[in-house]
Amino acid sequence: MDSRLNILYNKKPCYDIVFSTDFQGLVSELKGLEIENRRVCIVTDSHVAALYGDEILGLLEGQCKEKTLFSFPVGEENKTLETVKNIYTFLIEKKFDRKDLLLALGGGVVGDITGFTAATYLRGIDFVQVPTTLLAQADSGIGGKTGVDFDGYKNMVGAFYMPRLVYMNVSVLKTLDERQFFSGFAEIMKHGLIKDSIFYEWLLDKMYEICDRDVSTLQEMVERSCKIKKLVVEKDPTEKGERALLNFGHTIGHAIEKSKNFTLTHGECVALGAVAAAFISWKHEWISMDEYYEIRDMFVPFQLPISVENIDPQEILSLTKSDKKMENGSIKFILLKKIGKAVIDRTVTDEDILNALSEIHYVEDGE
Ligand SMILES: NC(=O)c1ccc[n+]([C@@H]2O[C@H](COP(=O)([O-])OP(=O)(O)OC[C@H]3O[C@@H](n4cnc5c(N)ncnc54)[C@H](O)[C@@H]3O)[C@@H](O)[C@H]2O)c1
Ligand SMILES: O=C(O)C(=O)C[C@@H](O)[C@H](O)[C@H](O)COP(=O)(O)O
Ligand SMILES: [Zn+2]
Repeated sequence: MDSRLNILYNKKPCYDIVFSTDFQGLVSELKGLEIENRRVCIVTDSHVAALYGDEILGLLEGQCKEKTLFSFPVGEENKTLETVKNIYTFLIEKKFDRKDLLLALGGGVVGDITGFTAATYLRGIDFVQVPTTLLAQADSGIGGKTGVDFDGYKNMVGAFYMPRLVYMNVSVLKTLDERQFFSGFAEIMKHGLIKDSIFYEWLLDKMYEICDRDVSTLQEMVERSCKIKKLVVEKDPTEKGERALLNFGHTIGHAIEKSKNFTLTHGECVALGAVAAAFISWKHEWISMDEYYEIRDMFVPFQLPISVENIDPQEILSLTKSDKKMENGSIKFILLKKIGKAVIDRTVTDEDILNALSEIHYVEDGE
């Protein structure tokens, strides 16, 4: 059954998130945005375009002023200003004006790029998120963080810019390959770990249904994950404080993502970063050794890595200092006070980070 959540911005209703198991309701939701008077450009990647592009174009037939689709080559390496520039050029050719609308159809890469394009084209046009990966449905599709990577540094250029609607069809998760499916699970685990121990326990409990991609379990999981993120982003939409908790696992995660040249997925790097952050939390004597190992081992059945080969710890350490969480020369590190409660900590030392990196660094015998 379809359900919805509304996200507040500055305490006022801002946009709805619709949870569904098909695309049937999408057009009537878009009608609420008066698409009959607007051009709509679907922005997507080459892979999602082939899977769902025609279906969404078909649904828009006769419903809007003009429909069009822009697709860019799949992959994090294309989350760049160059891709944004290509979209601007396309929109100018198609004479898109301020009243027109972008529709992001795809994973987090598509959503982040489309949102940033929408925030900046003509100083801001409306956009809608139609997230199609588990990661994008459970995390990136909501909250209005948009942006691109710059010189391999993650999300260095961006804007907080809210979508007008988020429409999630959980059935599309069936076509994700195993690697991309489980990648999204890292952010879901993150939400349980930082804010909701009951959700964390539920995830442990539902392991088999989740791995089987049972649609109603997936819908419940995505909804619960969004509810956790909703509470955080409503309180602090532009990350002045508490929103930084959503960065649990990301300081080291982003550094690994860059150093591995995007050969690991974002979710895989977040899992590695989360293990490292949980390790430091144990060393701070905030969580117990048993809890640390339980957290670490929980990633395994979801096919997420808990160790990584061939990293240069000094390089990772230095990259952690180029991420966006530096403030007055110290890193705002997100640690666990306990399972279900994260805090911002400014006392993490280089030695703590290097020790955590040796915990997750898999070194072949004889290396
Ligand atoms: N804005 C935020 O709040 C936020 C939050 C988390 C992550 N992110 C960003 O999101 C990105 C990662 O997103 P992602 O993991 O979705 O990666 P992605 O967008 O690259 O998608 C992963 C792969 O799945 C394919 N795909 C998408 N939907 C599919 C479907 N239904 N069936 C089959 N294949 C499908 C894509 O074509 C791609 O090959 C990173 O850039 C990360 O920094 C942003
Ligand atoms: O929505 C947020 O806030 C998050 O931090 C969600 C993260 O999963 C996401 O990867 C985010 O882009 C990381 O934050 P950043 O500011 O370092 O880009
Ligand atoms: Zn993330």
